[in-house]
Amino acid sequence: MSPQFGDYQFEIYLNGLRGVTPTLPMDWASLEQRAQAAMPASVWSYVAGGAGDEHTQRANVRAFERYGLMPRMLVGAARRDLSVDLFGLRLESPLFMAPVGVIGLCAQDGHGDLATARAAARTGVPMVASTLSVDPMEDVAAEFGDTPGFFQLYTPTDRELAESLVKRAEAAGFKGIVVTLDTWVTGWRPRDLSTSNFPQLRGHCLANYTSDPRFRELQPSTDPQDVVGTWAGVFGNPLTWDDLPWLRSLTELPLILKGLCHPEDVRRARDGGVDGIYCSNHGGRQANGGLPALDALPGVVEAADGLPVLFDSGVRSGADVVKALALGATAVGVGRPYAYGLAVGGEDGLVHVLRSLLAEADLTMAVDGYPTLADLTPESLVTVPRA
Ligand SMILES: Cc1cc2nc3c(=O)[nH]c(=O)nc-3n(C[C@H](O)[C@H](O)[C@H](O)COP(=O)(O)O)c2cc1C
Ligand SMILES: CC(C)CC(=O)C(=O)O
Repeated sequence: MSPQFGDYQFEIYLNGLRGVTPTLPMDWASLEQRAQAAMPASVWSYVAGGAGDEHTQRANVRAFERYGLMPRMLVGAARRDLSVDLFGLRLESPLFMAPVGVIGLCAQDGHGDLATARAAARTGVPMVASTLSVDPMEDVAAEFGDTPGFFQLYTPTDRELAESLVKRAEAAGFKGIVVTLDTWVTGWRPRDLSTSNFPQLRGHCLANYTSDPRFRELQPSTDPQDVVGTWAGVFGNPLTWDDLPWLRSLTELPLILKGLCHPEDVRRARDGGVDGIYCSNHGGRQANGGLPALDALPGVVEAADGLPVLFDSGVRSGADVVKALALGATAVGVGRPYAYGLAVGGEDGLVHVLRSLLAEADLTMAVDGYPTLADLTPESLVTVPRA
């Protein structure tokens, strides 16, 4: 039986009785506002922004409003169990931290990758560590404690470099490899273009490359001036289905493909021997075609045919987590929410955001009468007209 995450509510009220009121934000709007104030303008616009007119980014969030959880009474939901089995790992909850390159820069000391890993250790919420980090993956993994971590691969064009990164992730103790497919080139991001700071930011997050022997052999420039051009040549590989057998051959660890939304792609991935499907539209940062990731989820779950489905994009509350689970996600990720928590309150701020999401998810399941994840099904949801 997993911990009762909702108890965080009592902790906060008990503190209140002792005269200690929360200094960290309790709702999304305040979190966003305070993150903006806490972050350097360049980092804020990079993290908060998305592709095009950000329609997809907004649609991701609003998609959750179209679903309501049907309350059930007298089911005895006094204790809830949010634990989940993922790739043979027993997790206390289905929440995870999606890979965020530049998470390092969201912390005041510039070492946000390490703070995030420590928050994972404290909460049991796994981190998917991005290829793009300020600190090398070995240092990040060393902070995970007993919480499993996953490594996200931006597949470089050089196969030996890709192999080296994956072998290092295995040696460092990561429990799975998440290959991101939707960002071999960056989308059209007006906020980044307006501030044109993207190359500089990215230039700070190359530790996994610069610490790699194969990368040093290749000797590409890491000068921020060159990083945009270098990305195309070295970092971003426009993979095709023909590359899937090679990707599969890279590791015995669970292999998860990130960015799948079309059921046909899911079926091909499944046939290609992957272990998990990661349904995501990159939080609306890449394509701006307008499809909320949540609307792709039911088709992905059906096509996955029993393979675990990870989901992210637009999750802003514990109730959103519950809705994604009801639509069939095995595990649910957040990106910007934890980046903002880190910016506002460092490691403690990040832990607060995770605990708040978990508490709200747990209490939603309590109040609405769904004591276990198995009780949450598409039938638990009704579609509601837009507010
Ligand atoms: C600042 C930022 C950097 C990101 N970097 C990566 C990355 O390095 N690799 C990756 O696969 N996804 C990356 N993503 C996408 C996230 O993994 C995730 O798909 C997205 O943030 C989920 O949407 P949300 O922010 O609405 O929760 C990034 C997202 C943000 C906000
Ligand atoms: C494009 C990468 C540099 C990082 C990323 O995935 C993102 O900014 O969304």
